[in-house]
Amino acid sequence: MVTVLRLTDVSYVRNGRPILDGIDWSVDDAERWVILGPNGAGKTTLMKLATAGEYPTRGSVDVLGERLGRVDVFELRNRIGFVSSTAARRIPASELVRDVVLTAAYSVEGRWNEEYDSIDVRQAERILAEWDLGAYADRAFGTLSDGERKRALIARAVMTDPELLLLDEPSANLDLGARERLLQMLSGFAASPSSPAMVMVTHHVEEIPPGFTHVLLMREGRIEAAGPIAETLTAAALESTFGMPFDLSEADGRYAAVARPTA
Ligand SMILES: Nc1ncnc2c1ncn2[C@@H]1O[C@H](COP(=O)(O)OP(=O)(O)OP(=O)(O)O)[C@@H](O)[C@H]1O
Repeated sequence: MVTVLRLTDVSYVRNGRPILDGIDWSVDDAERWVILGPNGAGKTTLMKLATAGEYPTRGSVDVLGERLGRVDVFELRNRIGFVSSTAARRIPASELVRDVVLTAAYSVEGRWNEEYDSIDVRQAERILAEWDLGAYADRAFGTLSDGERKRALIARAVMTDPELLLLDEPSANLDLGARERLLQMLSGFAASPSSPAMVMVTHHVEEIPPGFTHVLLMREGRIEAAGPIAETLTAAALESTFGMPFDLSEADGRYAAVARPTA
């Protein structure tokens, strides 16, 4: 096992306010993590540190064996796949879906007049098929539905064979069918031993793809619980994280939580 991400006593302070506080967390290459927590808990901020997009105020962050603050983050970021709504906004609406994926190999958004290697073109075709986007390859990115767009962004993120794949709320705003389809694909991807370590932020236990192995529960910038999902994701842990009692159920690796009725 190789540790791909390690945060040691990390705090992140803005305007005198600790947004992350005393975070100790590590991710190994075979692990697939889900991060859950209420709005404002610090999930996205944690992702920004993991993508080498921000530096901690205190403590240390090691990403893919490199300590933030001592490494060229531009090179490091090329080894990380990141999918977020901000990443989606950087893609030109007129960009063809095949180019959304292909241009990742050259770390650019928007195709110009570059010549691409045939090996990259073949890799893009393979990934488009893998994420069920073959039929959309010649469509403009801006014409895709939210679900198709999410798949295109994930396809772009995996184009460079990242060693760490971070997904910030990939199933937000998707209809039931699109969400389920995406979860099936993420689940299949997570199951492959050749896939990178994965970390996915979500707001709902229903959106945990089967096969994800670990969960990090956050509240007010701190870790409430972290560990293997089967042991860590309990009704009691959800109650302490979200501040209300839940009934939690699990069937075939899918979780569901509803507020426990008050007497
Ligand atoms: N640069 C900043 N300056 C001041 N406050 C910030 C900054 N960045 C984040 N925050 C605050 O830190 C808190 C955590 O933000 P963050 O986006 O990480 O939470 P989150 O768990 O991802 O929330 P959500 O689930 O709503 O997306 C929020 O209260 C936010 O307003």
